[in-house]
Amino acid sequence: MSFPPQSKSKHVLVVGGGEVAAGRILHALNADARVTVVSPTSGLNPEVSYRIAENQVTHIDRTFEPSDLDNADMVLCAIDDPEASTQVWKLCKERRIPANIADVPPECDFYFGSIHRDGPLQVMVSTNGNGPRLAAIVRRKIADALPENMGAAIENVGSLRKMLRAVAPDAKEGAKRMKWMSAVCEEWELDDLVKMTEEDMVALLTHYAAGDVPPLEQVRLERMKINE
Ligand SMILES: C[C@@]1(CC(=O)O)C2=NC(=C\c3[nH]c(c(CCC(=O)O)c3CC(=O)O)Cc3[nH]c(c(CC(=O)O)c3CCC(=O)O)/C=C3\N/C(=C\2)[C@@H](CCC(=O)O)[C@]3(C)CC(=O)O)/[C@H]1CCC(=O)O
Ligand SMILES: NC(=O)c1ccc[n+]([C@@H]2O[C@H](COP(=O)([O-])OP(=O)(O)OC[C@H]3O[C@@H](n4cnc5c(N)ncnc54)[C@H](O)[C@@H]3O)[C@@H](O)[C@H]2O)c1
Repeated sequence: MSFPPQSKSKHVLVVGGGEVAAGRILHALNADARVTVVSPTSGLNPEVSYRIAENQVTHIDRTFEPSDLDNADMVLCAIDDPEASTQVWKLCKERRIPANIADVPPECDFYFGSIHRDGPLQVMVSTNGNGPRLAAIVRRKIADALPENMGAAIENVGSLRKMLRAVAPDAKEGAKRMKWMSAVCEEWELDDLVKMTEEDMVALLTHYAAGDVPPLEQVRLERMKINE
C-alpha cells in the first residue's frame, strides 16, 4: 500500500510538467503506477524531462485534451492555469475519476501529504489542508528523529517474517508467531536488526520453537560453534 492510495498498476495521468508535477510523478512511480504526463515540452522541468528520457513515464507533448482521460484511473493536475485546471476537475467528476488539483482544496478528492520514504518505510504527514509548509517541517523533524538505516532494518524484519512463516506455516501457530516476532522487534536494538544477515536469521529461527529471543551476539556465538 502506497501513496497516492491504491495506485499499484493503476494508470495515473499527470497534467503539467513543472516542479509540482515532478513531485506528483515521483509519488506515483513510488506507488508502482503507470504514469502518463501531458504537458508541452517547452514547459518541462529538468526532473520531468529526465523521467521522460529514461522512459519511466509516457509523455504527450501538448496541453491537456479531454481524450487524455480515457483509461485514466487517477488524475493529478499541477498546471499554472486555473481555468484549465477547473476544466480538468469538472471532466474528471463527469467521468468519476478521482483527482487532485494542486493547491485547490475544493477540487481535490484527496490531498497529498508530505512524505518521508526510506525503502519500505513510508511516513506521511498531513495537516488536513491547514498548513502544508508545516507538514513539510513536521516531516523533516520525524525523519531527523529516525535512526539511520531504518529502512534497511525494516527490510531485514520483512525477510525474517517470511522465513518464519516458511519454518512455521501452521495457521494454528499464528499467535505464537506474532508473539515471537514482536519480541524480536522489541528486544533487539534497531542497529542489530540492520546488521542481521541471512545466516543470523537462520540461527535465530532455531529459537522460535522454544519461544526465546537471544541477543544477536549470542546467535552469532552459536553459529560459530555449529560451524566449528
Ligand atoms: C504537503 C504538500 C505535498 C505535496 O504537494 O506534495 C502539499 N503542499 C506542499 C507545499 C506547499 N503548498 C503551498 C506552499 C506555500 C506555503 C503555504 O501556503 O503554506 C507550500 C510550501 C512549499 O512550497 O514549500 C501552497 C498551497 N497548498 C495548498 C494551497 C491552497 C489552500 O490552502 O487553500 C496553497 C496556497 C496557495 C495560495 O496561497 O495561493 C493546498 C494543498 N497543499 C497540499 C499539499 C494539500 C494539503 C496538505 C496538508 O496540509 O497536509 C492541499 C490541500 C491540496 C494538494 O495540493 O494536495 C507539499 C509539501 C511537500 C514537502 O516539501 O514535503
Ligand atoms: N501543492 C503544492 O505543493 C504546490 C506548491 C507550489 C505550487 N503549487 C501550484 O501548482 C501549480 C503548478 O506549479 P508549478 O510550480 O509546477 O508550475 P510551473 O509553472 O513550474 O509548471 C506548470 C506546468 O504546467 C504546464 N501546463 C500549463 N498549462 C497546461 C495545460 N493546459 N495542459 C498541460 N500542461 C500545462 C506547463 O507547460 C508547465 O509544465 C500552480 O498552480 C501552483 O500554484 C502547488
